[in-house]
Amino acid sequence: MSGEEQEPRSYYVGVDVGTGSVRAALVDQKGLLMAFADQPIKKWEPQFNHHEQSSEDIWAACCVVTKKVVQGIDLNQIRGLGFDATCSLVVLDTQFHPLPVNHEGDAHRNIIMWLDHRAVSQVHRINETKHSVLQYVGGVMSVEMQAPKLLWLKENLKETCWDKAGHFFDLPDFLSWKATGVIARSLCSLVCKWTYSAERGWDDSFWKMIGLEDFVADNYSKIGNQVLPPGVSLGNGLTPQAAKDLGLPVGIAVASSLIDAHAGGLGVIGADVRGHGLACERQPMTSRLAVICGTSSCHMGISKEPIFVPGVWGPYFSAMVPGLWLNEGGQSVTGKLIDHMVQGHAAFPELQAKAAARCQSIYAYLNSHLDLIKKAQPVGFLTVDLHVWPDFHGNRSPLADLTLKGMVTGLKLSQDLDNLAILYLATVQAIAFGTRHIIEAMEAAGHSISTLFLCGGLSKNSLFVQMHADITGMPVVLSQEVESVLVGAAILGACASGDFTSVQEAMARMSKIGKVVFPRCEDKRYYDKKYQVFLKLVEHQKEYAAIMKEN
Ligand SMILES: Nc1ncnc2c1ncn2[C@@H]1O[C@H](COP(=O)(O)OP(=O)(O)O)[C@@H](O)[C@H]1O
Ligand SMILES: O=C(CO)[C@H](O)[C@H](O)COP(=O)(O)O
Repeated sequence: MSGEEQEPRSYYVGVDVGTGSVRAALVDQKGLLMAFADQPIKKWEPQFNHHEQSSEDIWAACCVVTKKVVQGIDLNQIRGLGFDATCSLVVLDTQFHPLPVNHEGDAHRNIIMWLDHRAVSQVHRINETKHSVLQYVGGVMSVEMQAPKLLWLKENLKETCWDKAGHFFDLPDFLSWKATGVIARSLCSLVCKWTYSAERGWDDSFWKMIGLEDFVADNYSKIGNQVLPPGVSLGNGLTPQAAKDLGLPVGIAVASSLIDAHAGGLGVIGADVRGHGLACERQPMTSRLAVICGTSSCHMGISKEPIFVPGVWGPYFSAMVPGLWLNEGGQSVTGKLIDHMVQGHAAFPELQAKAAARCQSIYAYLNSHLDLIKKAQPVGFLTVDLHVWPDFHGNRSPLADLTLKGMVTGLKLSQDLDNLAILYLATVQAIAFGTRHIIEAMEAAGHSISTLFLCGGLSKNSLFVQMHADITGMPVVLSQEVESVLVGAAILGACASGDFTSVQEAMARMSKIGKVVFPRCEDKRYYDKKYQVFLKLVEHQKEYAAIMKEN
């Protein structure tokens, strides 16, 4: 053993709350995952487009996974804790007890999830104001942001929720409060989802104009009037109660948190890429696009100066990498769409049975099935006459149009496994075309992107990764650690512990690249043609809507 390996190691715990599950990892100073645990969390859909969760259920899951990853470790070696989570809205009363966000009055369900689209009328009215804060969310506010959801609560649940509410938290901030008792909000959450400006703070005129003047009157105490950059150590660290819940030592450093996509960005974007023949080796970090692909996909591009990209969220200052601007493109459902297409197909039970017989995931099975049926041609060519438009839950970027729907053209009278596999392929390709569409919008506005850095659950899917390379024409870098969102959360804990002097230093030391997947340039002409069809699909959808509106 070398002398270096004998030194006592420092560890950080990262906790990542995704849409479907909570994950924790014990991570060392080099960014290696020493232990990993996950736990599913509950979701409710009481009516179409209403999606709810429970902050108590989520905290309980955080405790289970954290206890698991520190089992058998000398707790004195754990130096810091960082949380990331989806940007869902948590509602608590003045005594920090959950309040119902539903007509049933079920206080257990006190979270309006990020993908909830109940506040359509509210966001429409907010966008009609044309207020200047909208310039910083790509020109159009998304129904998935917090202002429309808050307005919905005021207009629909005044007595049972709004009048009793003491605290509205973004989920990442709820978790750091729960761990430390500190109600300060992360700059990341407030800038990206609540219209806060890193330079100018809250804009009173916006809240007054949209009918939420209540927040101005009480100096924003319910939505946050202390704001800290991500990675800053909070209060006196972990409280005795939270330490008991999580199985960690009292007082260890807890970081101001990040939204999950942003933690994924930190986990991948700063890695040393030397020796892989990548163009971005000689280019600034701003040439890299981090794509965090889970239930949704988020496309995180950074720049030195603010870049205004129509239909792409931001520019947000210091919301991910300190000192840099962030633009965040996105697709509201990607993993969820693939699951939806596959699980809804008549051949799904057959797929499940065959994958189980081979002890494979359904996606690994589908990928090898496609390899069997492609014969001599490249696998992507199986969809020459099958095309999908992927906005089954509206378009987040670059069209920023929540009314758009999914489309499939080229259906046949077949319900067999081949048919399922090819439909799955066309869906994966459609998501990759969506990424290309977003990149083109970002480049037209001034970004210069040469390399994609993929992470999240979908980056485990080799077909998804290859299609992103082929369809964008860019190399795709995967991380050494598949769970790089958790590395991002651990980077926060490492910064809070004081072991690194800056987020940038922690990123450079803890994010490591793994495999690089290059595009198959010989297939470019085929994908360029399919992209033309992709763009026609949305044009036609708009034409159909216009025809149906005619008198
Ligand atoms: N082993 C796998 N192979 C292929 N796809 C996977 C695999 N594991 C997860 N996925 C895909 O990733 C998605 C979930 O990603 P994840 O990052 O766990 O989501 P979230 O953070 O939103 O909870 C699923 O919808 C599924 O489509
Ligand atoms: O809006 C987002 C980030 O700004 C994400 O889409 C949202 O947080 C959900 O993430 P995930 O797909 O990883 O569950």
